[in-house]
Amino acid sequence: MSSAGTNPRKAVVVGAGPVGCLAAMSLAKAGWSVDIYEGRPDMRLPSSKAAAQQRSINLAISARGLAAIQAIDPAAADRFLSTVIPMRGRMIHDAQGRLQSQPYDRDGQCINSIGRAYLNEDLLGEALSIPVIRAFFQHKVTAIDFDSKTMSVRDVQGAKDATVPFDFCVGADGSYSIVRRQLMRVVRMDYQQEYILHEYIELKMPAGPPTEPGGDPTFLLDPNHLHIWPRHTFMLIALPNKDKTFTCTVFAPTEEFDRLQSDEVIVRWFHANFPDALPLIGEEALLQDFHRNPRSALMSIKAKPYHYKDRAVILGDSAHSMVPFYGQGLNCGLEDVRVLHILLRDTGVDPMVHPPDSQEDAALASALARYSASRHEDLVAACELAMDNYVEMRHSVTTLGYRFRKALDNLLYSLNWKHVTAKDVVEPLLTKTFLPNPGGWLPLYTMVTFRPDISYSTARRKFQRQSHVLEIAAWVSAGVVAGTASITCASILRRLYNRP
Ligand SMILES: Cc1cc2nc3c(=O)[nH]c(=O)nc-3n(C[C@H](O)[C@H](O)[C@H](O)COP(=O)(O)OP(=O)(O)OC[C@H]3O[C@@H](n4cnc5c(N)ncnc54)[C@H](O)[C@@H]3O)c2cc1C
Ligand SMILES: NC(=O)C1=CN([C@@H]2O[C@H](COP(=O)(O)OP(=O)(O)OC[C@H]3O[C@@H](n4cnc5c(N)ncnc54)[C@H](OP(=O)(O)O)[C@@H]3O)[C@@H](O)[C@H]2O)C=CC1
Ligand SMILES: Nc1ccccc1C(=O)C[C@H](N)C(=O)O
Repeated sequence: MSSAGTNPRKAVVVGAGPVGCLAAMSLAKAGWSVDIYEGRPDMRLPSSKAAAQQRSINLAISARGLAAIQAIDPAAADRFLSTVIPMRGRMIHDAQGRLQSQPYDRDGQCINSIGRAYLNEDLLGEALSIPVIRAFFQHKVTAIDFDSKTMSVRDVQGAKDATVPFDFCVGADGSYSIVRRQLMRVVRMDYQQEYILHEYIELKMPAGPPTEPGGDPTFLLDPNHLHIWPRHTFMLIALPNKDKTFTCTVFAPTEEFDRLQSDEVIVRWFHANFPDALPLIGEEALLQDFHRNPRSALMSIKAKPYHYKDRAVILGDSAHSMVPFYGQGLNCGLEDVRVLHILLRDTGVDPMVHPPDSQEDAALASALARYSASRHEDLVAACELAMDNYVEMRHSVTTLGYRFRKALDNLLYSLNWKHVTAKDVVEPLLTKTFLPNPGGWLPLYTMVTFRPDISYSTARRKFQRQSHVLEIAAWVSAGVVAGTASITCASILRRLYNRP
């Protein structure tokens, strides 16, 4: 017999990244007592900040991530929105340094540059302001026994090991997840990990001088764009920061980086490929960053299922690490939390009810099974969209065909009488995972980035159908043009030779 206790059951969240923090808030809101275990030191301490500053300074948050935060903590979503830098389109820098702005959305919707550390610290602070949430920093989870519902935790500072009991374990421990690896021992998990042949290095573009003496520093590029230097097989991008700097990232094949062996070659390569960016970054700073910052790998991870019985689930990068090219990795991870939150609630999981040790919590098991079954298609679609967007960013944006398709997409989109923005769809997402198939023509970018009511897989399927329609239209138009041309030629020939 299950018993209704006076204390809630205990959930452990492994990882205090943004996904772990939001998951902890969601569980606390649902009535669980929550302990977060984080291998690294508390990121809010000044001593932790220097290490964090070396990589991934900012990221793009868009409607899916914001809708997820809104569903769990509306005040935090409002706070983030007031601090972000909106980017309303891509700014393409060609090899001659000429600029071309390509808006993301016909109605002016934006993606938003936000400081990664700020976002994470704010979510952590918010989580820890909830009395039922506790965090253990520098506590690395090393093993988990899901059948006895215990995990081994190493206190990194004291080098002490402890065994921690739990009722429900949420893995939000990133791409190299220990929770995922431990789950593989008890679950027949399909798992695929793929390193792509490209790597990345981050560089800093400093703020510009004030326009008047004693004034504030200025941005060296337009801050309301995501800047791209597409060079077909590689690219440079830049996202703005609040301190008027830009974080630039070079993405290139390993062999391209391997050729950059000396300072002279690095500067020459930069000068040849990104002539307008080089003076803004500065040669000295470029070389310093090139030598000091890590050259990091890029990978994609797909897994299925994401849960085990009534006691464990993986969320965020631990379940679906994706290449960063759509700017959706974190948005998708935060969306995982929203989807799970709704399924737990819909299935009637009650953290105050303690099933006996020998029995499973049927509602929780069912919610987790529904999560794995319904989420997989979307996570695979998100990973694949991310791969495809690399080709779009580094190559397609420079082609006439792409611009023609974009113009046609927007023309057909303008015939869509239903003008829905991310803001309009947030309310239903507090209680529903996604809404049914949307009608009318919608560009892929709009669906993925600005329509959190449309799942990734629905967006991808709709895009494929729309592409098919355009292909047929192109063939029909080509046929009509060819037909008209041949009739015209025939009539000219007839007239030339004076035949009836
Ligand atoms: C270059 C780059 C740019 C990106 N840009 C964007 C973007 O613009 N927009 C976007 O949406 N996404 C972006 N992403 C993806 C985004 O960074 C990730 O999806 C996101 O950080 C995942 O969050 P998470 O909370 O799942 O994992 P993480 O942020 O990795 O957090 C995991 C946490 O778990 C802790 N941990 C790990 N193992 C253990 C253990 N054994 N015990 C205890 N704690 C542990 C780690 O210390 C860490 O704090 C980008 C990624 C890269 C690489
Ligand atoms: N999809 C992709 O291509 C990429 C995704 N990312 C993701 O972006 C997020 C933030 O990046 P960032 O902070 O730079 O992440 P990091 O790669 O620095 O570290 C994230 C976590 O993974 C652990 N880790 C790192 N490398 C390994 C490894 N080779 N084997 C085992 N564990 C490892 C780290 O452990 P420790 O603290 O002990 O160092 C840390 O716990 C993370 O979610 C990361 O997963 C990052 C790079 C590429
Ligand atoms: N944040 C990123 C990080 C790395 C690479 C791309 C992004 C993007 O956000 C790309 C944007 N969605 C675009 O399609 O232009």
